[in-house]
Amino acid sequence: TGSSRPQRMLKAVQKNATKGDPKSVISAIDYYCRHKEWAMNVGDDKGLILDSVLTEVNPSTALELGTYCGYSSVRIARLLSPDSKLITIEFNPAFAAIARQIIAYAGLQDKVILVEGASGDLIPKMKERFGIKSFDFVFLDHWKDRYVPDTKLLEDCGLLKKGTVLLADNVICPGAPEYLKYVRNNPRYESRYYPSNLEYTKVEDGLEKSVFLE
Ligand SMILES: Cn1ncc2cc([C@H](O)c3cccc(CNC(=O)c4cc(-c5ccc(F)cc5)cc(O)c4O)c3)ccc21
Ligand SMILES: [Mg+2]
Repeated sequence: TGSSRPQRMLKAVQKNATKGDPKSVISAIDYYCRHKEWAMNVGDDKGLILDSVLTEVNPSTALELGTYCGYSSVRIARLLSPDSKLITIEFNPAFAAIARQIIAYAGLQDKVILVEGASGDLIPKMKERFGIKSFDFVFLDHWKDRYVPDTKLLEDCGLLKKGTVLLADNVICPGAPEYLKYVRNNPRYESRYYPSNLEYTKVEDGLEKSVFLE
């Protein structure tokens, strides 16, 4: 049987990037997905917004919901201070297998903990399994109809603290209308929309940044 899109993305990284160089891994994926085969990475345009929010927050513990092939895991982990960690949750074993290899190729395996499973099952286990008190930063990029339930779950599990930053991908395309309603009409969040475009296209999309105030 033929290869999968994630497998072809990994091949492009192994062919065009330099081992241990996260920047070259990011460029290799962006080049491949822009010129050869589209894939649902946050991409270079929205990636610059992700980078700037991360630099501002400088998280000690970051959470990512939806690893896919690890593109945003690499973008996030490359900017973390020493001793800081990214926990990324992926339920699809095929995606997780590729992501592990791409994260390792970038040399970031010591900063990233990839956990296989569904966010709804794993979020309640974060404290006991990883000794997490709370997250400083959360990147939401999994199923768009899970953004609201998982944000509520993070609240209920006491995993958000005053100042925690949530950054949500795709709030315009494919869209996360319930999530926008939830964070924008909620006194416990200070929200701001960062306009951009859907990865590798001219279609409108953007990121919503929401700061937990409680
Ligand atoms: C519960 N749980 N826990 C962990 C976890 C992890 C996953 C997977 O990582 C996974 C699998 C499939 C889809 C997604 C969500 N992403 C998208 O659907 C998306 C679409 C598009 C787009 C835009 C325009 C198009 F025309 C087509 C696709 C652009 C984007 O940037 C996206 O992120 C995430 C799923 C549920 C999970
Ligand atoms: Mg996305």
